[in-house]
Amino acid sequence: MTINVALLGLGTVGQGVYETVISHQEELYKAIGEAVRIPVILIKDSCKNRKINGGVEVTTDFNEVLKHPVDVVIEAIGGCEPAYNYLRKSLESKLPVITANKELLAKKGKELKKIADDHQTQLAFEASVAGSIPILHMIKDYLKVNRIQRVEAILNGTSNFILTTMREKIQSFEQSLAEAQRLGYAEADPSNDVLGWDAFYKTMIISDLIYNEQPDWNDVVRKGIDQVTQEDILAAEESKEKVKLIAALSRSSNGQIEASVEPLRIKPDHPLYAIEGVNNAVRVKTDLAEDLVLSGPGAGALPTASAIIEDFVALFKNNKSIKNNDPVPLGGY
Ligand SMILES: NC(=O)C1=CN([C@@H]2O[C@H](COP(=O)(O)OP(=O)(O)OC[C@H]3O[C@@H](n4cnc5c(N)ncnc54)[C@H](OP(=O)(O)O)[C@@H]3O)[C@@H](O)[C@H]2O)C=CC1
Ligand SMILES: N[C@@H](CC=O)C(=O)O
Repeated sequence: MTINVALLGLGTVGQGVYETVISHQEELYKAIGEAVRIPVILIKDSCKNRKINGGVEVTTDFNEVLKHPVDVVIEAIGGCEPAYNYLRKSLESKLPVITANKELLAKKGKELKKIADDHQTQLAFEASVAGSIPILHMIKDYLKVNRIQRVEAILNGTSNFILTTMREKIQSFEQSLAEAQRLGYAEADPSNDVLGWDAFYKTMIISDLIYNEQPDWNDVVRKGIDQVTQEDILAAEESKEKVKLIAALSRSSNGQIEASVEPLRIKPDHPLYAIEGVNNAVRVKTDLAEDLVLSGPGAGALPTASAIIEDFVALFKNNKSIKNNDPVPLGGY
């Protein structure tokens, strides 16, 4: 048997997913007992050269996508529209959806989840927060009894990369941003990264997961790294501190959810001090486990594909009907 995937978007993340599905056929087969194929890919610009094999329909028309007998939709387009419309139609067709789209989830996550529930299908979105780090699974599937008291995190790989290279290479903000864009870390509109919106959206997704609601967006401090100067970074370094874009989330004693995203100076004994480059880290303080810290690459093609493909396996692993040492059938690709 084969599971057919419709892939929406073939940019940094989409290409990472496409390549992972080819390079990890054996692991996928062992995990879910099926071969995995991508018969159709949605893109925007039909003139671009694509690094894909034959036998895949590449289309600019979403209606063509759903004409294929697909089993799951993976979305890596970004932004609210047309992504929302495509995901709504997919879920209404009872297709499970896996997405990396934090802006859409922060703005319309509850609505999409309800559509998924109403149509007895699933919406998976581990890749939308902190790239490769399985933080949403840890909160949702593991910390069921612990009371989460506070989350503190570095959630934007581009900003952390820029702050690190400005400090280590004494490189300008503009040069560092250009490098982050070249490496595929930055959003299509990088102002989302440097103005703090990307970390803000991720914080709202975590809030939905922990508290089942978000704070009033007008009450959230949101500052990016655009105003951080080389002088600020060097002054912090002279005091053995580092400037980091820190997202924080907690509930106050009066029940209000409090959230912020802002550049802060942190000391060497802070668990996020050592997090450099494109890496993200999430510190979760709970009443029982106390202080948990997860870290790893927060952006980039393969780290993001990792989160998407693990979501994929979580969706389909119950289909598994073979033994682990069965050979992978030829012809999946
Ligand atoms: N880059 C990263 O490290 C990470 C990104 N994400 C999220 O993943 C998503 C994709 O990001 P990324 O891969 O970097 O983005 P890119 O800009 O690299 O790729 C976007 C892809 O979507 C396609 N696309 C854009 N608009 C449309 C449209 N209207 N119709 C059809 N296709 C469209 C583009 O087509 P074409 O190729 O024709 O231009 C392109 O293939 C975003 O939600 C982003 O926030 C999440 C985690 C990490
Ligand atoms: N632009 C984002 C990509 C991953 O979410 C980032 O830099 O963190």
